[in-house]
Amino acid sequence: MTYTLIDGKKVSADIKNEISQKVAERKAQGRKIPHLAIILVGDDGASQTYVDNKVKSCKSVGFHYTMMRFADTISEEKLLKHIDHVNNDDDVDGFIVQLPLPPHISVDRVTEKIRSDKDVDGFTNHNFGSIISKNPLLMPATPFGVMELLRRYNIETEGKHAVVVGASRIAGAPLSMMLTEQGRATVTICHKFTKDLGSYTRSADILLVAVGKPGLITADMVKEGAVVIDIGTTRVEGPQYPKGWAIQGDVDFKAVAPKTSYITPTPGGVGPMTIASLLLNTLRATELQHP
Ligand SMILES: Nc1nc(=O)c2c([nH]1)NC[C@@H]1CN(c3ccc(C(=O)N[C@@H](CCC(=O)O)C(=O)O)cc3)C=[N+]21
Repeated sequence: MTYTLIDGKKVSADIKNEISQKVAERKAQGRKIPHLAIILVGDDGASQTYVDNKVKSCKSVGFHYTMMRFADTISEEKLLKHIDHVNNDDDVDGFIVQLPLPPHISVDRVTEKIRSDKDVDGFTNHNFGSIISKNPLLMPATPFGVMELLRRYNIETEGKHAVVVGASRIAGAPLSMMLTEQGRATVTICHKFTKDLGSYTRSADILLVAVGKPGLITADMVKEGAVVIDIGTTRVEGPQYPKGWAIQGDVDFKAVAPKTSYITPTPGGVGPMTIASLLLNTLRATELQHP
């Protein structure tokens, strides 16, 4: 079967163009330019590359941005105080705290400290819950990007069986809710306690995988003609890669792609869409706070 490659890089470039135009309009009208702040704790190599990509994207659409860097020895109390400061800084429209955090800091306490109307990652309980409201506030960036890919490729979800592998609160869990609420799909959620994963994935019309285990999804686990969305991003190191490392998804792309109707590559699929969604959320946060 011939399949269509879902080009997240291209779609995210289109979205960035749309955002640039809106920023130019706001500028011409003398309205506030969106300002994103990024809080980075420690010096994890992968986090550094993701954050660099986010900064580059801010520059390319004309947003203001601030990088806030802390040593991984910072206490939770100090970090929470800092978040409160950013919450109250009227010039910052949205901000994110890059994950992972050092083990002595509670991700839950940090996330809940973020003002929900500045939570452009869409990680707070408020924004998680608002997915099922008529008027969501800020949607979790990665699943929002996935839904946008499905929409822009006219992939029908209504009444389809969507199988989501992975139930994390930043990807799998909110994505399942969006597929149900906005996509009108019949959704099955699989996770690390699921027995015989293949028996579920093989019945998927749309298979969405957000685990972080390269090679998890093999060709025998995919139905002929299925749509496959690979959300996993794992940094694999090795001397065979030009940079010393490479980003890998959860799907064995080479073997799986010929069985699909549509599939996302990694890199170049969902990753760039996460960043596009972050920018869209920052623009929305600005429109809400400084109309
Ligand atoms: N608070 C927080 N928010 C996040 O959104 C967040 C986070 N923490 N921690 C880590 C994960 C991971 N993540 C990615 C974003 C972009 C790419 C991306 O742009 N990937 C490119 C390739 C990147 C490259 O090659 O360097 C691609 O897939 O084509 C990947 C992964 C956001 N995350």
